[in-house]
Amino acid sequence: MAEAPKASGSLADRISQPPPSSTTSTATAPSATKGSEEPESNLSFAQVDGATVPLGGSTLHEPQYDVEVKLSDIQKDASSPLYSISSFEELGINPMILKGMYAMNFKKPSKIQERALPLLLGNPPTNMIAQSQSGTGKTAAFVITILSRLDYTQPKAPQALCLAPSRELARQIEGVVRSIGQFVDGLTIQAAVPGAVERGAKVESMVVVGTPGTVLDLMKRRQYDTSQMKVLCLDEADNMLDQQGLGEQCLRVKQMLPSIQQILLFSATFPDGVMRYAAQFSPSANEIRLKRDELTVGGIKQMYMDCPSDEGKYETLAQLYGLMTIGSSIIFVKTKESASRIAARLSNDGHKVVAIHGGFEGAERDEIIESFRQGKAKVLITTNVLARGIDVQSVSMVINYDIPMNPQNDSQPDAETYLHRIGRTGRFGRVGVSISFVFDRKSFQALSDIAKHYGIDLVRLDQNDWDKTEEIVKNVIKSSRAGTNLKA
Ligand SMILES: Nc1ncnc2c1ncn2[C@@H]1O[C@H](COP(=O)(O)OP(=O)(O)OP(=O)(O)O)[C@@H](O)[C@H]1O
Repeated sequence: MAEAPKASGSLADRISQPPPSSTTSTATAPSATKGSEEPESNLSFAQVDGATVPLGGSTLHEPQYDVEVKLSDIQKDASSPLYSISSFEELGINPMILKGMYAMNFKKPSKIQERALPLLLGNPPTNMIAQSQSGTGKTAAFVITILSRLDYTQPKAPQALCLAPSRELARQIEGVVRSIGQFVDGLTIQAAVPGAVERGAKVESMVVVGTPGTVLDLMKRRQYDTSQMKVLCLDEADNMLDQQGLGEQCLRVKQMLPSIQQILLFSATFPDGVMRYAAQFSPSANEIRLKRDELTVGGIKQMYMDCPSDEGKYETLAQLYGLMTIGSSIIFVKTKESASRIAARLSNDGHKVVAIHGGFEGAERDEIIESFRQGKAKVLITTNVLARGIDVQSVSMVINYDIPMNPQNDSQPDAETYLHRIGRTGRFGRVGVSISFVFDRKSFQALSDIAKHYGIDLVRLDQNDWDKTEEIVKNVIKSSRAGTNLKA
């Protein structure tokens, strides 16, 4: 076992303790890992207010084994970010947009939707900076706003632009606009991601969803008429405004929108440093913020494994493969090279995995993410490129093979990225597991700092007792499918 860091009372200290023999296996672990019966079918369930409810959500791009929902039950818990007292009708949403939402099986608004929509839909339009936990329905909040602001007598005038940090997320948001807007007559939508718009072709759709670099290029080449643009939305706004390249591009896009009426910034995280810039980017905005201790999602059971060495992480990962394929899983690594290398090695060892990272061509990336969404590929290895926003409801496990570190300073943990990565599971009331690998002083300390930052206790899984480890993880994953209440 690697040497543990010395910080007292930290996760790092606990790592050096022998594993407790109880099922939850941590000094201060949440009582999250009760056993349960093997599920009879492959449906997902959760226990809410004493009732077993099947999980699922929109039918958008989802694999067939993640099905039907009774979301009204999931949304009855007043302490949950999914809870609301109002209905979509009360929020004054256009009936054709409502019809699209009902077709997606959205029965009641989540808390962020309930709080943000009256502010977002009010007149005159007001800017918004909105924060809500991962998987709580921020996308629908800004998509409903965009669809409500369009002048449908101008089908060839771009009027709303939504920017996202990755092509996969931009395409996903485009899909949500199409789904929610499916009954709205005359709506035109297109994506502006690398390769989607031919050179010289005009961008004429009312709603454009894209990545900042591509959108800026289209504007500079005068392929994109921005004269009637009313709404600009930045999803994952803290990331978009913080990263030097993206932030610069977003600013230049904004400067090319002369008639903009409403600027919307959405994310699960808004660190204070970025918040100041966000407030300049979206002036006089209404703000919905979360406190730091509200940021984590209760349905995600956060665990860690103490691996014997860097190389030992691979062996641990290979051991976990069987558990990864109970639902779908995403493995996050630091670099493109290690994503490809680990994927190749797992494949050679007889496991079925796919990888996505920035080194792949756009069309190839589209194909891979689609096969993952459909459940054809169940284990995806990727970098931070997919850490944010990606919504695949069948993801029951996230593995931090490498602890996320600040790209500007590799000795500092990246707490925001940690939160976004683990937020790829536990979507809209579902239950999921995250397992972070640590192996040396630096990785121990980084994870310990992240845990401290959010005030969370991580469940330790014992490397030397695979039977126990498997039992713990299986119980969490399977109980989410069989109906055990996993609320901490
Ligand atoms: N009111 C609702 N009722 C039922 N399902 C909903 C509702 N709103 C959103 N959803 C579903 O919840 C899931 C998560 O929503 P979404 O992707 O918008 O989360 P998010 O808050 O943007 O998360 P992230 O911070 O990870 O980007 C999606 O599958 C979406 O279809």
